[in-house]
Amino acid sequence: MVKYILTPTQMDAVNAKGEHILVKGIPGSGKTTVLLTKLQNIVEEDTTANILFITFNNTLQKYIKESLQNDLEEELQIELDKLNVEVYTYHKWAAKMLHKLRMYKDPVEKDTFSTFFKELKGTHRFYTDKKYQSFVEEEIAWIKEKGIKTFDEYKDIRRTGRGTALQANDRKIVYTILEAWNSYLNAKSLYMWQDYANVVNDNINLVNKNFKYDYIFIDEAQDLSQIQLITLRKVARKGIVVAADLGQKIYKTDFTWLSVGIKVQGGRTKKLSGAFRSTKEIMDLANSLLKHDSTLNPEDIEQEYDAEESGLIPGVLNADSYKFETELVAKLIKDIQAQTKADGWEPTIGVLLFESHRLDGWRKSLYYSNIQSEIIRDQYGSALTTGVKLLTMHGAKGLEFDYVIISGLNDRFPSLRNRLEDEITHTIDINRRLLYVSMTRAKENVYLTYKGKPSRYIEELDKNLYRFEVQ
Ligand SMILES: Nc1ncnc2c1ncn2[C@@H]1O[C@H](COP(=O)(O)OP(=O)(O)OP(=O)(O)O)[C@@H](O)[C@H]1O
Repeated sequence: MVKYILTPTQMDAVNAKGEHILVKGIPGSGKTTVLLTKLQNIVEEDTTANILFITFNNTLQKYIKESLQNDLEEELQIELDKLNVEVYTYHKWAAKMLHKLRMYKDPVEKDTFSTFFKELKGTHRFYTDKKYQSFVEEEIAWIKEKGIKTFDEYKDIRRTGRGTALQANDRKIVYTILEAWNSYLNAKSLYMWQDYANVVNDNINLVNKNFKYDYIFIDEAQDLSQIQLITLRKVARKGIVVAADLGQKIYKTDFTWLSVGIKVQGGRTKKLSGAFRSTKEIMDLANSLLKHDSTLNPEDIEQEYDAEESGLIPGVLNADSYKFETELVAKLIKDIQAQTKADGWEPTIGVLLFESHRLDGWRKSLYYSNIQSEIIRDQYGSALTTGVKLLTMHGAKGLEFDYVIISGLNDRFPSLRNRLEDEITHTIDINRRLLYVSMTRAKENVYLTYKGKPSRYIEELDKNLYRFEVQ
């Protein structure tokens, strides 16, 4: 499948036998490559094997499917459509299961919880103080993601990260609201997003009777929830192969391998060394940021990227206003395009923003500077073609671009508005990892831009590792 030779550690992971395999490694160490090669080896041996490959979001689903299609045709002259190989996001897969079992319900809209919450009456601060609404909603999502079914299970469960300050009575109130919310959903015949995995789990025997999966592959597993991983483990008949990196965890899900029943001890964990995407300069800068994380152990922030080649010096660019920032990015793109054209190639340039609703505005601004760009969102746009791509930082997960420009990194990122005291550190950590993931999407070089005052993360970067420019 690959146009290069896999390293001995990558080969060891590809050839690992056993029911449960965990592939660990820093960004660009080849986790996805190992998964795809392993999958190919299985179908090469048995073209009838039933395989499910779970990707994290719709963009990645498209990206993996296209990569797999190309590789299978090139290497094995087999069409993906002729195999029993499915590539899905967890949600699409669960929806498919529930449709087949006639248990499907539509998901809630963005504001359904808010409508429900406004009608609640009570004297506890969760009811009277509006700032607790999103806290309660996230706590309910957390309970469902853990697969918790009764108050007894919830009342004594140990918490890490957010929610640590919840007293016994607070938990009681959260659970009362959860029960009211479940009745509300039932009456409207809707599911909360987290319900899909729980319904699949409740009906796992039926699922297994109707669908037969020999192997399950999961990429970006660090961001799946406990209940999602449990269900996937239960449907894998022969083996489950999971790729994960805690340093890239950008969602609030919370599980341990033990809690999901995936056995990763001993030889079952394959830790990849090396990093093949980004230059040493990009990795050094990204690591100077990640080391501020309050939860990761030093061994999670691995430093083994010696194999990486040296390259350009990353840039941090500051402008006075939004208008100047977009002009600065336009100029940067033109410089990159002129340089690469002179060198005889055309790059992919990813322009990454935190907020999805800003993508269209940026596209227009770039257009006024004579730059054509394509928005990558859900199934739209391709990260596999050359040119300028606009997408969110979350949407860039798992993808790669020759050049990456991350914009909007001013002092309002991360936003701590409406965040409760015990959530602040967690919010800062999770957004730092998001920026780390975004930076490590770059192969040749990365640029960070902001207007006005810099984000706390810009201040955290090692100043010796980038070039600073003011417009
Ligand atoms: N042995 C190798 N030699 C050269 N290039 C490699 C090798 N292994 C992987 N690559 C390339 O490195 C890049 C990163 O690989 P891959 O996407 O598999 O890493 P990953 O660990 O899944 O990354 P991430 O976690 O950041 O998404 C890809 O472009 C891939 O083709």
